Amino acid sequence: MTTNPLLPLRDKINQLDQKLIEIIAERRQVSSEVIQAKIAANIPLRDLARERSLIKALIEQGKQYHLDDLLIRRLYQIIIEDSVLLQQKFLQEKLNQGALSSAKIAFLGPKGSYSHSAARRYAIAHFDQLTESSCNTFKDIFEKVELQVVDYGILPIENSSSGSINEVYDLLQKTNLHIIGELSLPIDHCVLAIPNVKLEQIDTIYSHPQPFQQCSNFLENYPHWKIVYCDSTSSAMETVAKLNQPNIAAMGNKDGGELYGLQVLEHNFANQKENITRFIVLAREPIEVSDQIPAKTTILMKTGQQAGALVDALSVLRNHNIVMTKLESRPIHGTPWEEMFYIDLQGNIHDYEMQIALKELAAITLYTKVLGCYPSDSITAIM
Ligand SMILES: O=C(O)C(=O)C[C@]1(C(=O)O)C=C[C@@H](O)C=C1
Repeated sequence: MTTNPLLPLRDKINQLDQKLIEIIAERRQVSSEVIQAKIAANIPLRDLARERSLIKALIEQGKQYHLDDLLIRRLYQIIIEDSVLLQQKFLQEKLNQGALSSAKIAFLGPKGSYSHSAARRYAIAHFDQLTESSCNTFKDIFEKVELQVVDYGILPIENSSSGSINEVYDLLQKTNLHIIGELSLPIDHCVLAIPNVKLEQIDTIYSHPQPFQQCSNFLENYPHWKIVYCDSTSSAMETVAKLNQPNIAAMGNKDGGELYGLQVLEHNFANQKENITRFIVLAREPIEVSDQIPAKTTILMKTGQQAGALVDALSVLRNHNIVMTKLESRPIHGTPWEEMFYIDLQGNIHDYEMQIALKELAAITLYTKVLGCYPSDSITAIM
């Protein structure tokens, strides 16, 4: 028997990787000490100048070892993003004493859907334990939170290729729930099949209409594939696993595929290279957001039908230097031709300018309601 010549080298790599993990954990520990110091001295969490100089120095240092600039940038973007999220968690926990350490979260299921991944990802960043509750419809998610069956609901609100999810916007019109968080999830559609199958064997593909729409260019390469529509990507994966046939595949996500014992045959083929879905998190009570972190405030507003009513409302925001990151309009049920506007604003609800702007908006609109103030998810800035 010849010994594998790779083994001693792999041992070496294992040891180095172990050290790397220890160092990453140690860095996180120091980051949590930094936030304690920042809380004590009331210093903003984010320091972009420090991040830039840190990365610049590391790139310089990397040159000595012939390390590529891009590698260092990408690596430190991930490390600093994690550090910022960790510090944010500390701040928010301190401010919202009594926040849950374990949470029940409702999402559009069955398990393995993108919403399920989003719920898991949100829980990892905010709670020690997660109880999962899968729902058949968006309405069920709202109801489960309202009826105290679960603590939180997570819902997709917009996708970078297919746009706003109108049903969720319409449900927000009628609820007393509050938006307490947001989360953007890169969507990487995969072709998944039972083990030991090759792409050439596939002649039928199951999925939700959305992925088919988002991956139409890729599908043009397989005109002979029969397309079967399902309620969700996870129900498609569940069905394909049950059918257990080598010619049938599902389009879904990698994590979901693992859950149903499916393997990835192809991935990263959506029409838009960056395919991202933004989710919102709903709860019965609003949260306090620290003024040391970037926040977003979402409002719901109904203007009169007079000419320039929306322009007047938006002027209020401009006059107070408040940046609008999204404006969406939806019809109001029961009152034809009237519109409800949803506006995402950069800033904390407690900011002085925000408070004044909200008062002015309330005075000139027919209806203004704050849907929530929550930590902004966009934390990658350094490059
Ligand atoms: O140096 C700080 O102020 C930190 O909080 C640490 C750290 C980092 O992880 O390096 C994190 C966030 C800041 O934006 C800058 C740097």
